[in-house]
Amino acid sequence: MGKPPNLYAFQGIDDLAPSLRTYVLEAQNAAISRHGVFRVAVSGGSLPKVLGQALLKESNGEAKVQFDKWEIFYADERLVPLDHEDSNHRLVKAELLDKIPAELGQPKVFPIDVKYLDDAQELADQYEQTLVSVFAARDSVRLPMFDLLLLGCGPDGHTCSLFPGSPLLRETDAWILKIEDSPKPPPKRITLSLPVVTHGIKIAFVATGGGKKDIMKEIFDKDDGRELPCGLVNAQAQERVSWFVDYPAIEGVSFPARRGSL
Ligand SMILES: O=C(O)[C@H](O)[C@@H](O)[C@H](O)[C@H](O)COP(=O)(O)O
Repeated sequence: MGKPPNLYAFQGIDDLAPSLRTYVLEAQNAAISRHGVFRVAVSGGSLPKVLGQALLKESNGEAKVQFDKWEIFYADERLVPLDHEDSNHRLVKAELLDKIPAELGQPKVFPIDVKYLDDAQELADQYEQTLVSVFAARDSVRLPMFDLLLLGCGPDGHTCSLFPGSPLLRETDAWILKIEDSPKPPPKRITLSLPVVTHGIKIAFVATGGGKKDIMKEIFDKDDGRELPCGLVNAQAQERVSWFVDYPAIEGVSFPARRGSL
């Protein structure tokens, strides 16, 4: 039995962001010293904005964000053009990429190939090929290992585009999966599979606001919550998972949270 996930709680985003920064920088520095790059998967939702707040501030003497060593992938993406309002890439670009000061360098970003917007399976296969080309050949690596995954948690307990009760949660082989009937619009998406998510070196969730408290109770305090996508990530990746939440999101949660800065 490993250790349980880490639950870090803060008064609000302004307190959460500096600790998220510290955490991301530790993951970055470890990855760069291990293999010279920092491979990150990011989700949409409110996460890109929080990330922007965490990473774009001036560094005063502490470790630097070395964006030129970052490779950014999408934990999930909607089958829409890259400038569409539903595009996670558009969101990450607007909240983070377009705002990176030149002296921090530019990350290498891997958006979906919009040539395949009409064919979700083909798009999923193509994105998997992109991962294969970066993470080494499919037959030599069973699963790609991200240095860090930065994820959100939906009010139903979904993460990436892995929704509660979905048969996709049983996938053991594919790295990237298609969804054509997502319960949350837009219906067509691609997503990392659960084994890829839980294979990550570090996995962080950011969940804020009182709208998350019921699902947080399910995930952390109830047996049934272990079957929810976020609960499965907790159960399978254990202490490699860290949650960054605000107090309203964990109101009434019994699972012990560490309050204040990291
Ligand atoms: O594609 C989606 O359905 C959303 O991007 C989703 O996965 C999001 O990450 C969560 O619903 C958390 O959303 P918030 O971070 O906005 O709470």
